[in-house]
Amino acid sequence: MDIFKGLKQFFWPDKGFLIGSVLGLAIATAIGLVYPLLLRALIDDVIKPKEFDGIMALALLAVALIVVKAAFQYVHGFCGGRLGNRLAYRMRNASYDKLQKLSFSFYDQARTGDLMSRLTADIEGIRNFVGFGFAQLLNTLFLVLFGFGMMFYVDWTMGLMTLAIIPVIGYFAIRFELQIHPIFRAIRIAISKLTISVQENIMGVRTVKSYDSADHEYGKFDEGNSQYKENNLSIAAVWATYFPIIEFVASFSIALLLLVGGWRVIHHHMTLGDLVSLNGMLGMIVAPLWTLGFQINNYTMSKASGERMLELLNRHVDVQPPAHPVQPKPNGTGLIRYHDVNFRYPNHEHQPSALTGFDLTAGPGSVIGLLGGTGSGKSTVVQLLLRAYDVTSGAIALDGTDIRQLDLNALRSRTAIVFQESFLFSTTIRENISYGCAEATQEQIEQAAKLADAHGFIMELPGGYDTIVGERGMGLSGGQKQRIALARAFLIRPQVLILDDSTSALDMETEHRIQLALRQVMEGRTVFIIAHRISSLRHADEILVMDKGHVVQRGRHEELVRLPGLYRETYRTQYADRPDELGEDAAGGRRVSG
Ligand SMILES: Nc1ncnc2c1ncn2[C@@H]1O[C@H](COP(=O)(O)OP(=O)(O)OP(=O)(O)O)[C@@H](O)[C@H]1O
Repeated sequence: MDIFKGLKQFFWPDKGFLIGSVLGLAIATAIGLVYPLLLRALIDDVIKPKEFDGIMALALLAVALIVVKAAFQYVHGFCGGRLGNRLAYRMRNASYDKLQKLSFSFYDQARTGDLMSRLTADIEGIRNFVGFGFAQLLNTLFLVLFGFGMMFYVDWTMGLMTLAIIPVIGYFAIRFELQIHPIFRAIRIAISKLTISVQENIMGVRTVKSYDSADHEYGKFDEGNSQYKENNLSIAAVWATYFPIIEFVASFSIALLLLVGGWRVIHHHMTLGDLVSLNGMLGMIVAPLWTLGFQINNYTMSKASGERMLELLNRHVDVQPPAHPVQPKPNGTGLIRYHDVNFRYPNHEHQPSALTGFDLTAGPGSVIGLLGGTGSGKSTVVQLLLRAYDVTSGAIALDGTDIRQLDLNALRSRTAIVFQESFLFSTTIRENISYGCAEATQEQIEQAAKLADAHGFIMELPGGYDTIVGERGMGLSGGQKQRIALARAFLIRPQVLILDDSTSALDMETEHRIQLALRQVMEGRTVFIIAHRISSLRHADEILVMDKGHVVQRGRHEELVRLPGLYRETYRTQYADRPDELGEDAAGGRRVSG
């Protein structure tokens, strides 16, 4: 029940529909139970005394009851439908909202397929139960309560006798629920595994095919599929055991009723009408008891789904927005200061620090270059600036205010980041460029594309700016995708632009043209360039050379290239086939232009 308490916020705002649905069904059920009484009246008061005038009145009463019952059934259906759908709508929105708020550390571990199955299959399970399953379970309860009430009213001895079946059926129903719940949970997990496997196979189809790993992938899928099948077989086995037991108990009670009831009619302890009506009532009670197993299934399934949804919805958000957010200073210059920043990734405490004692002051208009081997901590520096993660110790300040105190959206809206692996949405190139700036005009979009050296190739595409690019920009080269992502960032003209290895797929000439444009777009603003190639950041105002989370060298290209150290080694490696600008430079060697 705790699970449904946790989900209350999603269905309680529609408590009117909940009450309507439950009441509608309860009244319709109660009316249904009046039919056997009509039958009793027909036999005992009309047929036996041969007073046939009463037939018409009884028939009219039956019609009236049918109409009223149908009206209440409509109320139940209408309210239940509204309730379930509105609940599902709220839950989808809340989960999606949560997904936006969850920090990067969640996504470091999350699996797309699993999240997809929570947002679809699990919500659907809850919708079905809260909308209809719950009312039907209550309906069974009402039928048992009202039904036995009426049976006692007709003949209490018979009522008492048939009541004995309830604990027996209840016992088996509870045992059934205990056995089936863990299997349903396992089924949900198996579905999620299957979805993950399909999704990863589709996303990574190129890798799968190029490594000829189709058989391996098939094996993985088959494993999940077998698990799913086994779980379903277990469910079938549990059903197969309990269904006949419940049916036997229910049928046995009818046989008992006929035996004892028949004897009582013969000995004039009750009328024939009583027996017929009792038989009708028992049939009405037993029918839903037969489906009790199915209803309990429904309940346990939605409970398992609710558990998984609450797990997502209650997930702790590592990076919390400040309780009293401060807006960035409107007259701030955009000065960024890292002060003795240390950082270790959450849930990776066993790993060495990703960043140690990092200091940096980046004034507006400056271009900061971050160079270093893979895993040296370059991306971590900029991720911390966006508050993708919070620093472990030390502080980062924007215009003198600690970024942990700043309004998170305002902080992030001042920043744009372009990654090496550019993500393009499955829509037109125009919408991809104007993502984050929906009100941009065609002229502005084209201007941004020109600055990113993308306009030329876009115009050569059959649909121009209206060309739809696939989910991951299929059909475009890596360099073309990077240029669209750059145009997207240029269009926003952020206060801080971060290029995280985002020109790696471009040839040096194109990269140089974009760098010139960058100076123009980002005049008076701050740019971080993360790169492995010296050509990408040789013009930076300050270059930080990183190694294992430490800054091992810093300065301008001209200074660093003359000092012994990692920068010079990298330079030598990258420009091995060309005369360099090291010591030989002064001795008349040629300068290398980037
Ligand atoms: N999400 C993460 N969770 C745990 N550890 C991480 C995560 N991202 C990076 N790391 C670790 O932190 C260290 C620094 O990584 P970072 O991505 O900052 O390096 P980088 O210099 O940008 O590397 P590259 O040039 O390969 O992109 C590495 O040891 C890396 O394994």
